[in-house]
Amino acid sequence: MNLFFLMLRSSWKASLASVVLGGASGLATLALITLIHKSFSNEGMQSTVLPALFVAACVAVLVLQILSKCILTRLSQSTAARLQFELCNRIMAAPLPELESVGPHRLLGTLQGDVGAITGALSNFPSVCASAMVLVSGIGYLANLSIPLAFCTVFMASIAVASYLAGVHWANYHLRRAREDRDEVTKQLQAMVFGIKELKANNRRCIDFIYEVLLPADTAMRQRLIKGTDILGGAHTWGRLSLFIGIGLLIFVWPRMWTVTPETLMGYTLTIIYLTSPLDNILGWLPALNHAAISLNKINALGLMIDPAKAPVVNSADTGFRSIEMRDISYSYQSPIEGETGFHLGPIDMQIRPGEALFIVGGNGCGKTTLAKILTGLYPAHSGEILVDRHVIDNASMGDYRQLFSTVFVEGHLFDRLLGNDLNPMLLRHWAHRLGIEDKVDFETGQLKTYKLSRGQHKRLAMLVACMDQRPVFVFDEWAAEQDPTFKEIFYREIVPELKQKGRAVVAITHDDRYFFAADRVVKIVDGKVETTTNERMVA
Ligand SMILES: Nc1ncnc2c1ncn2[C@@H]1O[C@H](COP(=O)(O)OP(=O)(O)OP(=O)(O)O)[C@@H](O)[C@H]1O
Repeated sequence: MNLFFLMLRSSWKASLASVVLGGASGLATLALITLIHKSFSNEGMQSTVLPALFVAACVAVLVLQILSKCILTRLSQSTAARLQFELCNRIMAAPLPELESVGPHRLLGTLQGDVGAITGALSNFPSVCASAMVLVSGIGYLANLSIPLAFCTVFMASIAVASYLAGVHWANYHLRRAREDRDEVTKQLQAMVFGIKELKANNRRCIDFIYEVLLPADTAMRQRLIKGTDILGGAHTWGRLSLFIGIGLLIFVWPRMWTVTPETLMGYTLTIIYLTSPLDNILGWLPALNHAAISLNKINALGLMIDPAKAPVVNSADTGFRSIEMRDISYSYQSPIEGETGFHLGPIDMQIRPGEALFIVGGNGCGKTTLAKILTGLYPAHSGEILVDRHVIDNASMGDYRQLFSTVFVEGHLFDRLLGNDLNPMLLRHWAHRLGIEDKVDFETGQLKTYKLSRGQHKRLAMLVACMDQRPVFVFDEWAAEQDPTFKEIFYREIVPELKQKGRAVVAITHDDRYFFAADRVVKIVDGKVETTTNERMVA
């Protein structure tokens, strides 16, 4: 993906219009320079047409440049918006294990920093385009005055630009590494925000974190940034200075070696001085373009390339099922430590039917949550198959399959409004009352008061959202763990039976052995394998 291709794809018509208008404004600027130059001659001084033409050229430059900039500003902003939107879509459609391995700090760094860098470069693109047009038409005018002089100027400018670009290339090395370091800084800043309680509670830990973790990461990044920016600054200054060296050579050396009329020399000097400003603008923009290119590479390097056909679509797969069967399911994590084998789950065989409650139990780290993620289609099983009503779920049907589930995971996120279903105030009132959180819900708008919630209230709101989804299968990951005894009772004795009675299946990961009576079956996992499956109804 290339920055300019990105813009063209956003709207080739707007791109073309802005280039045409920019070109026209460049020609009008050229006319201005020509008129100024002519006004120095005897004829020019007496002419009455020249001032009128000058005013017309000024108006033309004004109108054309404003139009061109307006179009390009809209174009650059819509390109940036499109990039952000596409990136969000890619993130939402990427497989969960891939996103988890990228990590939230890198995703946030990309969404905030990289998209910002690209937007910054694109928003200056309009003025750079206009500068480029002025530059091209200026060179045309120089050629019109004297071809050898124009050739010599372009040659000197090329040497200046080439040496500038060599500096940019050198700076790039450090800037790219600084961008890598920024991921680490973002990760540590995130750790600080989420771990603020733990840091506040222990001064020594707080100091260690700042001086041994955060500062070294930040300093490493800044040192690279400073180096890269210094090199860029030096290259930029050299680029500007070389122009003046060129003007000096022109004024002092050229007339001594070749014949040139003072009028041509004056026109030349005037034009070159005029062209320093657009050239400076372009040279000054190149570092931003450079940052943007590094950011674009970073976005591509995330590797979240997915088939757009797999992007989330609205579907109606939540109509029900007769059985969900997991056959010989297994899943392996890669160990973060090289050479070590990661956790392995499976082979697992399990069946779920409507109207039944299945409890999954087992010690910490035995694989319960992993199993729930495979069951709900968030993790693709590495082997085995999932069947719904005896039909195998493949990649194409996985998106629909996921719509069968309402889930509440341990670290689940709450959006501040109900999304994904039509507002049903009666149902909303029913569940808010059932869960004792009427004061946390706006029944008219579906807004949820998600701020300043206790952990237990957070879970109850999450349960409310799941219940509003009204999917055929409910999956609760240790939902009751943070509830008070009264609500534990309500959950196991009232909510689970109510859901069952409505024909929903309930899969609950739990450690509450006092309430196993609420389950139809209890599956015990030990070290990634099913140890026992008890039919609780039969036991009772
Ligand atoms: N993304 C991951 N990469 C590597 N290993 C992982 C990853 N996620 C979990 N694990 C490992 O897989 C094992 C099972 O984790 P899982 O979260 O499924 O356990 P659990 O039974 O739900 O535990 P708990 O009761 O503590 O919530 C653990 O040993 C864990 O360290």
